[in-house]
Amino acid sequence: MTELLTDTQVAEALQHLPEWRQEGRRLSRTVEFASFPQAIQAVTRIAEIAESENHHPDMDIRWRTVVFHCTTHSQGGITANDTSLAREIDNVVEQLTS
Ligand SMILES: C[C@H](O)[C@H](O)[C@H]1CNC2=NC(N)=NC(=O)C2=N1
Repeated sequence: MTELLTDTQVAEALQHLPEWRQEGRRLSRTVEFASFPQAIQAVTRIAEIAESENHHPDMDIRWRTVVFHCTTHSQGGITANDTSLAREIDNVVEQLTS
């Protein structure tokens, strides 16, 4: 089972994830997409990745703004699975918005 990261490890990971912030027991990123369909496309792509890895972000959709939260529910906090998922979310966002 993946272990919880220490606060120091989370801080170190965040140096390589500049769009992300720590919100208590989760990593969070807010993205404003160009349109509602683009936001849904991102969510769909991320859902496919999450399914294949069996690790799922919480995704809060408000029109074209999506807030992504990564936490490991079974551990009650942030693990390496969350920093890895955050990186993959960044890749999807980058592909769709650049
Ligand atoms: C049985 C299955 O492995 C678990 O329910 C998985 C599914 N996706 C998950 N996603 C996240 N973010 N945390 C979990 O603990 C988790 N557990």
